Amino acid sequence: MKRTRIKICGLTRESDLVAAVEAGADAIGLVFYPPSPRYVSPTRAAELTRLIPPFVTTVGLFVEPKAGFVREVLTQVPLQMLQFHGDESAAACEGFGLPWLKAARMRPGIDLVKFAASYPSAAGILLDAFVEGYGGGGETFDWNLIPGDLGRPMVLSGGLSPENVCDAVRRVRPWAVDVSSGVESAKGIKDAALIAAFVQGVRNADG
Ligand SMILES: O=C(O)c1ccccc1NCC(=O)[C@H](O)[C@H](O)COP(=O)(O)O
Repeated sequence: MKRTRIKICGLTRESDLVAAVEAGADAIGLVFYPPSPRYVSPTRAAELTRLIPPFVTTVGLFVEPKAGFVREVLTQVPLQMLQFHGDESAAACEGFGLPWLKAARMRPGIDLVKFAASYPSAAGILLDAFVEGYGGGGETFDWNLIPGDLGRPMVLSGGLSPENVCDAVRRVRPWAVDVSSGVESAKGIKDAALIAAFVQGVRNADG
């Protein structure tokens, strides 16, 4: 039985972090994109990461950052993985000494195999709906756009929720799922019951 990995993204509060860890999240996402309502400063992120236990991966999300900003964050926050959510080149994502995910913003016409091939050093490809403001929009995309094999671990995101995640995992069989809006009561404010229900939905699909 495969255990689909779970990332909860866009945490801003200690209580939400504890809820995600207790529910069984494998990874926590912190948003370092200042226009986002889920943005956390490096100082705040450093406080939050003190609550993350061993074997839960801390992922830092960036959108077309200046390299100096990523380095500044890394001096303060013990990130274990980076996630690039804009139109960064592969070269811009490399060189920080950490594995990284590249987000593909899914819309009709995208050639995902070609997209993945242009990021050969990405540890995985994260599929998200194409939305204004880059991500975290709670929008699903057409899962039929996903080809059979990307040759890389694939992370499914975009509008996942406790209601649809079981069906999504059964249909797409991703390596991992990533959620933000679907476990929130307001942007950046997570709901412990929704997080627990989301994790249970994934486990139901895993069988
Ligand atoms: O969360 C944000 O505000 C955000 C801003 C800019 C780029 C990406 C952002 N979030 C990405 C995610 O939280 C997830 O990786 C993914 O997009 C799922 O979001 P959702 O559809 O809200 O579950």
